[in-house]
Amino acid sequence: MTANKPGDPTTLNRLYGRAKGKALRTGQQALVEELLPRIAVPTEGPVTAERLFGRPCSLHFEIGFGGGEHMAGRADMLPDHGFIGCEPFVNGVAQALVHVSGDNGAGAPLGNVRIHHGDALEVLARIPDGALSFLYLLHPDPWPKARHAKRRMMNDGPVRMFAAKLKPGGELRFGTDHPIYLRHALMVMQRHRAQFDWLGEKPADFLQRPGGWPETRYEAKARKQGHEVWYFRYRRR
Ligand SMILES: C[S@@+](CC[C@H](N)C(=O)[O-])C[C@H]1O[C@@H](n2cnc3c(N)ncnc32)[C@H](O)[C@@H]1O
Repeated sequence: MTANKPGDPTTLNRLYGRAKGKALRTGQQALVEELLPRIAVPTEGPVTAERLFGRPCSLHFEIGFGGGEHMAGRADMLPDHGFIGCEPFVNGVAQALVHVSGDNGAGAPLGNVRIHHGDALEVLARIPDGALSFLYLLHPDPWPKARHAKRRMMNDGPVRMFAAKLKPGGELRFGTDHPIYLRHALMVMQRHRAQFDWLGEKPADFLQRPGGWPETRYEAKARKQGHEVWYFRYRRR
């Protein structure tokens, strides 16, 4: 991996103000060295279910999985589906590998997860159009200052790519507890209403975590701090 290329984990971590993070524990270091190469998304070429899982299957894609709780929870719920998660922060990748390996004491290893240690948009660009069944953007970095708004993942460029990669009927799930991000995201999604329908049945549905949506670490942290958390499901038209 070449440092300082846009999109590589070193550059992303520096950009996001995360220096090196905490040193990895021995077990985590071993997982990064041994398990990650076996389940890493190929760094070049198309990213398809057949190439990653050896068979056609429903594909899920998670942007910035943090510690991987949601990704592992969903993969455990849907063992026949394939999960791709991307995260530039190595401590997060290491925590996710603990879940994937089954070393968290919760059960057997998950064979249906592939991980990219780096930029999600780089991998997303290599997924064929219309190939994704689900795309998750959960508690993205808020970039609350107006001058940093362009760095937010919820922006016209990425959302156009989300629309292209999701199949008709596929689902975009977005969660945040950040009021500035919420306002920004709703305005962006409003501009893309020709591609997405909000799946809320009642006006207040965005206040409750829908079923089949495991809690993420940031969500738990937000609730502990007394924040409201908002949940959105959008169906690709
Ligand atoms: C606020 S944390 C939320 C983590 C997790 N989704 C959760 O809810 O606990 C945002 C995460 O997005 C990751 N991230 C930021 N930019 C990214 C990118 N371009 N591709 C993939 N992940 C990214 C960060 O490293 C960070 O772990």
